[in-house]
Amino acid sequence: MSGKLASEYPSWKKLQSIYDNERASLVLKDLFAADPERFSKFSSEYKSTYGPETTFLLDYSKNLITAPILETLLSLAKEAGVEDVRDKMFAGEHINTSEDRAVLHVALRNFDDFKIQEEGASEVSAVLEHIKTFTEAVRSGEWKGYTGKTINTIVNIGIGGSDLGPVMVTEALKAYSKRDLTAHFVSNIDGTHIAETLRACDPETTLFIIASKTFTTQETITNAESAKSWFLKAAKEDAHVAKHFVALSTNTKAVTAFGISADNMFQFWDWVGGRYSLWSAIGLSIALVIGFDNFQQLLQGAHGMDKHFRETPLEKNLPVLLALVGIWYNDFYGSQTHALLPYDQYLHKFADYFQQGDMESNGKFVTKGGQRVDYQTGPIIWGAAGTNGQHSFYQLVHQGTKLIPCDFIAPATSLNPLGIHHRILLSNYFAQPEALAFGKTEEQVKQEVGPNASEALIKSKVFEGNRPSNSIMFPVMTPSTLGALIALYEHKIFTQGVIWGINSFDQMGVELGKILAKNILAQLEKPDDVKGHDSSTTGLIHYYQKYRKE
Ligand SMILES: O=P(O)(O)OC[C@H]1O[C@@H](O)[C@@H](O)[C@@H](O)[C@@H]1O
Repeated sequence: MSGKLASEYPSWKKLQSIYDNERASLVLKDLFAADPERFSKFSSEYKSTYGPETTFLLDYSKNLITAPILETLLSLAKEAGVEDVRDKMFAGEHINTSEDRAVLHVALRNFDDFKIQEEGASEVSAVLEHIKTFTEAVRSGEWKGYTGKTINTIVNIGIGGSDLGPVMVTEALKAYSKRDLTAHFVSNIDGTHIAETLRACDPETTLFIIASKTFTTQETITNAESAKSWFLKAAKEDAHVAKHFVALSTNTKAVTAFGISADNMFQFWDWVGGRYSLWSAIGLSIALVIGFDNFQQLLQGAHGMDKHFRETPLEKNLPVLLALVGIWYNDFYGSQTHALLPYDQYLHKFADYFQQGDMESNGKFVTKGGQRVDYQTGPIIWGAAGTNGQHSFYQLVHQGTKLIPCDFIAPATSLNPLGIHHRILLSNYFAQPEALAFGKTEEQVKQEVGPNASEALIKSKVFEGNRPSNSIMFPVMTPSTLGALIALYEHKIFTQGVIWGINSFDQMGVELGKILAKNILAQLEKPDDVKGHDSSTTGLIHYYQKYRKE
């Protein structure tokens, strides 16, 4: 890390001048016409060198880039010291400077490839062993509830990083799941979330997994207390809690104070960030749903991508390439958002997951050195699965006034072969990036609508095109493929954070609201208690006090 603002790097300035001077000539239609080799130049097949065979194709040819632009972007990565900070991360240096912590989620999926000195790193395999033994006991039926029945329902109670990863992965790998084990995920403090979930549960056969790195998160602890009261209403004796509640946390003291014994606690460490924690004990619900072997393959897939990220020169390094084209749009084209569009129903939570993964990591306006940036940092991440988005928001993506870079992601083979469904799905997956890139000219529209069509109608049917996208295709969804894809995006986020000079591993921005809510909670009883707010906040609280019934 150089301690500089990204805008001070020579390559940044060069990119700005390329953008200013050459933007008009960056037309995908012309770039493809001028170079029949464009696809082979700007695409790459990833092949894992570790674990189960894992591969995917990244096609980044439909981006508004040329070889010189990419070279300049690569120089930017070099000037920003991406390789150096990457190596520091793998070496366990405290690159999370504001919290003085190492960033070592890569150590959770490190199969003896590199050595880490950080406290706890040597315990990773012991915790994995604990996860293995426990998941096998539950899945085989050997672990019984307080009345001797087998567990058939699990409820993961957690929020943010202690929820989104398990939710996304258990959905993505549903085809590998134990179908007679139902998994629920409760996150929201809204009592409706836990109440509706408990309606579907039987206390005799339900296992609650309380997932919280800090074990102080208000939502999780309140939901966990409600789950415990519900359980004890039926089970009566505190001793039965041990068969139905386990904790995933770094905070042994708080876990035992809650009433869960240390034996039923799965440990992780402060060097695992919440939004990077699905690889840790936080993945217990994943292992329960898909089985330990599949969980291990998920980790191996991610480790393969870690190796790629560590060992591949920048110009062939896929997370780096994704990061750089992202910066090109975010910082020079002024794109505000980035869409993740998986053509795979199993990946329907992928964008939700990376909303936290990306936005909590890179949604920051101050550099590590404390300077206010004078450029844009993290994009707004959003998206939806399959053709659903096409019938919803694609209108704006195709013809709106905003440039929205998109990632299209799809498996070549469906895990649910059903007639011609998958071919139709994939025809859309291929068609959308093509339509975005090449559009439809006024001439083409005129030919279609005939000579009598109004000027307005013709204009409304024009697609300007030149809208960029990446396409990622993998043979079939497997645990290791998913692991590699998640790690691909994690390292993309890392690379962008390094270039922008920000700390991608703290989350100070979530604190203020928490503190204010605590203060307000103490004032909600009576109108007279409401003090120290602006007139809007006071007015809203008074309105609530007038109408509340509880
Ligand atoms: O896992 P716990 O500690 O409950 O935190 C859950 C979530 O809390 C939020 O405020 C953020 O800090 C997230 O990064 C975190 O994932």
